Amino acid sequence: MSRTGTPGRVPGEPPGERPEQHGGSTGGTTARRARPGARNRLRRPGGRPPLALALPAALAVAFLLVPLAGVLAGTPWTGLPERLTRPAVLEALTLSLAVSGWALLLSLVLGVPLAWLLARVRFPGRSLVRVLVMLPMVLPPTVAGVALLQGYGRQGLLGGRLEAWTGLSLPFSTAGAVVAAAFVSLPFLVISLEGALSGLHPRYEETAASLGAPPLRVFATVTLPMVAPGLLAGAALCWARALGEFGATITFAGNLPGTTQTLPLQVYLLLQDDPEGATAVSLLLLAIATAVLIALRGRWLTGRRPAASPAGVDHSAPPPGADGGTRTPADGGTEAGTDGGTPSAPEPNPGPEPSPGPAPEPSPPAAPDGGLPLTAEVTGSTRVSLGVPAGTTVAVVGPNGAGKTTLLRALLGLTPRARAERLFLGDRDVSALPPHRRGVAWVPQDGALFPHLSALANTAYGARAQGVSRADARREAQRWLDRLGVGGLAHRRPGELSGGQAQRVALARALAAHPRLLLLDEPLAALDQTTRAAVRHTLRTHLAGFPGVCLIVTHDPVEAVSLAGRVLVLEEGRAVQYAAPPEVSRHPRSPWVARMLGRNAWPGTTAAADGGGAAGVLHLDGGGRLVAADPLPPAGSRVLAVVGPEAVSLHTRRPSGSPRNVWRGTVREIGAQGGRLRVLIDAEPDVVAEITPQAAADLSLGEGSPVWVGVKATEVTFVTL
Ligand SMILES: Nc1ncnc2c1ncn2[C@@H]1O[C@H](COP(=O)(O)OP(=O)(O)OP(=O)(O)O)[C@@H](O)[C@H]1O
Repeated sequence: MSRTGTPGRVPGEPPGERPEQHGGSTGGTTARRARPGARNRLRRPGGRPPLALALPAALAVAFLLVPLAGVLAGTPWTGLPERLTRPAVLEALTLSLAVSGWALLLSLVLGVPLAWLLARVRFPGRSLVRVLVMLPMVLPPTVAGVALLQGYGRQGLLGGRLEAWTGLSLPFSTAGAVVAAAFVSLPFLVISLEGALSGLHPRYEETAASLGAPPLRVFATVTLPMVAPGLLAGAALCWARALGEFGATITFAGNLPGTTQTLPLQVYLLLQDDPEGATAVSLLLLAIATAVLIALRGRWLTGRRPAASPAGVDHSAPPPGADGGTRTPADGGTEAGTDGGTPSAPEPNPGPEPSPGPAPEPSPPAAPDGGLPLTAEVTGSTRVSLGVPAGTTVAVVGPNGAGKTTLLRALLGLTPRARAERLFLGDRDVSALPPHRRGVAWVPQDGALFPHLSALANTAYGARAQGVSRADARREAQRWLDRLGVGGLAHRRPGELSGGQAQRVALARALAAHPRLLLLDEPLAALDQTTRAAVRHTLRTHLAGFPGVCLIVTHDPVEAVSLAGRVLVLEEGRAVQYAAPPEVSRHPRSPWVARMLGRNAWPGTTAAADGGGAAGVLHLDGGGRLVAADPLPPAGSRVLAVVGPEAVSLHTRRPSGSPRNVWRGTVREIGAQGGRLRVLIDAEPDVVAEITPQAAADLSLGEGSPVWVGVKATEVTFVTL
């Protein structure tokens, strides 16, 4: 994940919105000089819009306003309270509220699952179902009434049977009025909620499942709360539409006082004998509808604004060395049969590893053998066989699209594109289990903390989902938050946490769920350099006590080397290397991983040794040749030549000394790397050199400078491809 910005732009300022600044302009340039903020003002809603748009817009407002103003003007204000409290009006109002309330309830019971289905499940005929849902919105209400009669009337498709089974006759009954109101108002709820659900990224629900929550619990505790604004808006619109329903009701349920005569129907009746009374009741309906819309606009439609995050720096990071012992990369590399570069076949359980640090408190439950090794056979678009000893952290690296996330999702059981045919966590085969029963916890890239829950409730989520009492779950969650240095933030919502703090809470939440396998997808990607170092330290410390296997997807070589005991390199959905970090660093098996680690890597084909005493010559794919001191495979073999950037020497003139490999190039770019400079050189082959700033100054190097490149034959190492 990369974050880019436009140089020189004010944070938060949209591109192109910056006022022009002409330094030192005189005379004729003055007229063109933009006043600061002038363009912003022009674009503000208060700016003067073109007349051709403003005029029809104003007419539209007037068009809508005149009838409403007419109601206000025609209302008999003096006798209004008396008119609105007449028994017939009160009866109709009570009936309207009851009918619209029941219609809302019916719409919620039927509409919420339907909206979820439309938003989350791809099934044949989904578009047709969507059309069906919307149809009552565009159907003339009397036609809707006729359709209801044909469906649920006494002579209708279902009505007769319904009456025979339940004794309930819908036409000309209050229940019929409810059905008519629900028929026309249901679409408002479904459409609004489906929109909200579609906007909710599934990773929240997937994360909840990975913490052990079954689907219904995920729906109730994550999905519904997170779409609450959309649900409330849809419910309010649905209710308001049901309250104002007229045509379908009168056609299907008739106009029976006290039974089906709701307020809109009474307005219709009053209009014939008492127009002023009709206007007064209309005003009542108008006031109710307006109140609903104002409530929608003010509270529900705008949603709650998340609290501003403090600066991205995590001030709660403990100083390095503040916690107990850490697991060094080498600690994880004790499994048998996995050295040598290629991904291993699944290994038998090699047994527990010695714990390098103090035992964590609280500690996840250990398997009977004390550890939880991983054995996995993943097939599909990503194909990997893994045998990883308990307590090992594996860095999963590879170029974009290599299949890293797909591998994680396959282990979670969340993607149809790849699946874990065999997945043993400890001695337990979980490959046939649904995601919430696998014991595989997942921390997605952004942590996916549930925004409606505090840090404490987030952390307690897994234990609650697994049946632990609220008090116990919260107590343990607080301990985990304390351990990760964010205990003081337990009451805060995710929107009130910095990136680093949120990452720690996400990690605490995953660990508190007592997973048997932990999957971290680029856990540090969103953090700045300072926070990243602190969180990396915390992560290493707490992974040290984890008895299971942890897979960390990363694009950062420092992360891979410092956090992991093993590195799994994926390319095009296949594992190309699985080894300890020093081995991957010394003998990278692909140009990509070599370059990720900052080394020069050139694929090529071996040729017969030249006559100069060197052991081998390599013709490089991109042009050029390389001489190596070490013996090479037979001529015609495919190999990858690897040279560290520190082993490349740069010269202004052709070197006459020892290097056997010398070629010319041009400096493309010079960048700082710690206290040294990395120089990228366009040549055949392209090369990266690492030199001191003093050497660069001595050579007068700058971008575009011609240089000679030298590499000693003894510095060239080979990996057979
Ligand atoms: N939902 C999907 N449907 C079809 N193809 C997909 C889907 N998701 C990912 N892919 C494809 O699967 C391949 C692997 O994707 P994946 O997300 O696992 O890569 P990755 O290694 O995690 O990449 P990155 O480093 O960019 O996150 C890519 O070619 C991608 O285009």
